[in-house]
Amino acid sequence: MLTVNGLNQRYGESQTLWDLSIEAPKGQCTVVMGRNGVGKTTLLQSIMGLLKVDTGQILMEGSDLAPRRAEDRPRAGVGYVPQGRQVFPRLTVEENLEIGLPIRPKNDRKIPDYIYELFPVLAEMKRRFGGDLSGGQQQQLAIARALVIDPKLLLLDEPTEGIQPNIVQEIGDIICKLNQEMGLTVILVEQKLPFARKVGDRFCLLDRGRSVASGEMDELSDDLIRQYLTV
Ligand SMILES: Nc1ncnc2c1ncn2[C@@H]1O[C@H](COP(=O)(O)OP(=O)(O)OP(=O)(O)O)[C@@H](O)[C@H]1O
Repeated sequence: MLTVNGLNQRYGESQTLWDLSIEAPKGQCTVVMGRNGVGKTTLLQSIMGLLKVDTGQILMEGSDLAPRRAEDRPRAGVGYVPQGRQVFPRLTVEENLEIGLPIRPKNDRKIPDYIYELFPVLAEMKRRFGGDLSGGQQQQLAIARALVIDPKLLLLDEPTEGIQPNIVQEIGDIICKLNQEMGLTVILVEQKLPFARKVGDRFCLLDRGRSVASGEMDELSDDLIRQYLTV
């Protein structure tokens, strides 16, 4: 579904991604892992066109997104749940969800029913301001908002960060459902190993802006964990 080839990115003089390649096979959940500051968020923002890349390809079903504008990503079927959620605090839950409607076909510009079925709490809180929701509810809203465009590929940046354990479990179940039952391809940035193991089919480990190991989740060995994840 998505193949990133030889990506190089820098902030001014400081190079962050080095010849980085990753593969997200269709219908699978690929978990991007690595210690703080290795470039996970930079990678997702580069895929989304929010950061300029120097060289490299971002192939979505064979078509290169790298030279295209950020606005083209949703139309290409890429949904994004940014780190820190970025819910609009002074818009209601419903208004937050409506932001994606212009991407939907002209004759179907409504929030799909299944979204409120997946997140019943958002149906209950439709008219509340985004800023009044708890962290876990805001995270659910951020995921729901990304789903409004009917993405083929969903990128999630640390959706469990700062969220209480029962909601973490709920979010894990929803990601599994979207991926395994509904066939959505997922790229998940995640630091929590048990969560990564629960939802992921594959892993990709980053270290100082480079991809250092990847494979099936059950190939993520204790050695790799010690070398690239344990702090
Ligand atoms: N806007 C920026 N300007 C300059 N350097 C930046 C900027 N954003 C990130 N960096 C640097 O780029 C490197 C990668 O950061 P990035 O946020 O992508 O890492 P990360 O793996 O997502 O970390 P974390 O797990 O803490 O979110 C870090 O050294 C960081 O300091």
